[in-house]
Amino acid sequence: MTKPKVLISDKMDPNAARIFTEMGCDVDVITGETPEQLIARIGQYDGLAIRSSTRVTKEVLDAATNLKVIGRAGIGVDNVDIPCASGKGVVVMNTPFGNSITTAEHAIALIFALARQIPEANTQTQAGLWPKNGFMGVEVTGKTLGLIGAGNIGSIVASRALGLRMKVVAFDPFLSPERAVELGVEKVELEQLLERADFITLHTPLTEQTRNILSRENLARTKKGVRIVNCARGGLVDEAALKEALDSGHVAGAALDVFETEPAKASPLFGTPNFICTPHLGASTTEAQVNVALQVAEQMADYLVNGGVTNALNMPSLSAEEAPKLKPYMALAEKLGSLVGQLTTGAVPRISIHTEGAAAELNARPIVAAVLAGFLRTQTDSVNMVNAPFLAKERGIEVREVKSEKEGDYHTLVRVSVKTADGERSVVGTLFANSEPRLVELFGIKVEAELAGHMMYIVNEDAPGFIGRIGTLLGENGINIGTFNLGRREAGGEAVLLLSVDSPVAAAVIEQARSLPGVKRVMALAF
Ligand SMILES: NC(=O)C1=CN([C@@H]2O[C@H](COP(=O)(O)OP(=O)(O)OC[C@H]3O[C@@H](n4cnc5c(N)ncnc54)[C@H](O)[C@@H]3O)[C@@H](O)[C@H]2O)C=CC1
Ligand SMILES: O=C(O)C(=O)COP(=O)(O)O
Repeated sequence: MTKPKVLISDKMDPNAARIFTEMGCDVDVITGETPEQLIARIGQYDGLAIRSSTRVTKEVLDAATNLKVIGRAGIGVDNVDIPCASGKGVVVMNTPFGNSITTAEHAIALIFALARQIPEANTQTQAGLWPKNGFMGVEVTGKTLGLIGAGNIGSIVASRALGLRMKVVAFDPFLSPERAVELGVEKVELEQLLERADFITLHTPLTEQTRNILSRENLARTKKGVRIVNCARGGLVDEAALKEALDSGHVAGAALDVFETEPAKASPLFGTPNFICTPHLGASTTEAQVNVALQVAEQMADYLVNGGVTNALNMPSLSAEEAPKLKPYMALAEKLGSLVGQLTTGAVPRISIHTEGAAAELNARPIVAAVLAGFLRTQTDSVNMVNAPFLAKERGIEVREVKSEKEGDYHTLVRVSVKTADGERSVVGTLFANSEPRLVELFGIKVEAELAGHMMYIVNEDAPGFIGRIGTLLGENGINIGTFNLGRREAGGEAVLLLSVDSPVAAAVIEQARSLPGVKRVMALAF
């Protein structure tokens, strides 16, 4: 097997390259390239490891014909076109916790830097001015910290701020009252936060809802003398309005680690009194960089080498605990999806995936994604578990998921039903010995078969002599039969025959089989 090839395109701790190599990948470290250079190079790689500098645009993804995974050594993935990556079946992963303590500490550092004007005092002192009277600071003890976004980083900032004896109020629509109590923060609306906070710190991703959350209007609603810290993303604060608020003195100080346009080599804010900035250093500590480098390389290599999925943003995760249980189900689901896809012609407005018994106790998302991938692969080659749900949606297929935990004839079952112009048709499978996928029902007829390799599907009238005739026909054409599985609705009624054969069945042989007496339908299948 050729080794997967990975490109590290942003500055990353050397542990990342070491882990890739140890886990069986070839790795190139080429940083600081232009978008054009990346586009020219990316076609040869299976994996791309990045931080925030590499922009993974549609143009990059169009050129990335071998790419299977993008790994972000960090949290924010706003530099990756995720919908486009999903459409192309590329998994996008991040490392959601590795740099959160470090970033929270940077926010706290900036709070103190603002409270005591440390950067400017340092500059003037080193310039020989000894400005002892020019820098009257404020204490943080007893002050109110307004937290916008109380996720991983926001929560750590809250815990540190509480340790500093600050009062913490938090605005986060997704923060439950119970979690707020656990964190020791007061959950408030944005308006209250703006009115009450002495310091405001931002810890949300940049989304349509959070863009410009500290807009001109919202800045005007803040308490006079407020100090603002942004270690999350540029674009959360209106930079022009912030400049005016600093100039007017309404905002007493502001510290930005992130800017609307990065690298920020020029800004109207530069040189403004009481304005502090750092060049997107939130995650830049030795500890955080080792954490994220190790983690991203382990996750990416695990996916490229073993198929394990951790921290993917566009695919259900498979934990180490779930993976062994789910893997045979995903194989079964993919085979059932493929079978129903191969046997169905015409539009399918709906696919329902029904799990029963033991299957119903599992995480259904990977099972559903595998059914859809198997089904859609009969229509297009460029489908996998990442893009299958998106492709299904694009094709107007409604996907339904049903669980019933009670057991029927089998201790575990997956039923895939498709709605077609001719009505609803189902195929049903189970796992033998908890690991071997088996079909147990096909369009209402009980038939047990392994779905593997080349197969023939024949529907005929149940009558004596048929099996001999089909065996003779295949024998005469040099086709060896591996397994032979029969089922019928009732004696003398419609019968189904599923054969596994050792070689592909030529179209001419399919035609001959169709002309045998009593035959209603013949198809070659492949799994
Ligand atoms: N400066 C730097 O170097 C770094 C910046 N970051 C950035 O920090 C941000 C936060 O990271 P985490 O805490 O790990 O993310 P997270 O996902 O754990 O937390 C984000 C929080 O924002 C909340 N939120 C979402 N929409 C909101 C809205 N409209 N109003 C208020 N709250 C809202 C969410 O409910 C969530 O609790 C990310 O944007 C990330 O990119 C992360 C690491 C380093
Ligand atoms: O993890 C994040 O979201 C960050 O913003 C860190 O960015 P960086 O990896 O330092 O370029």
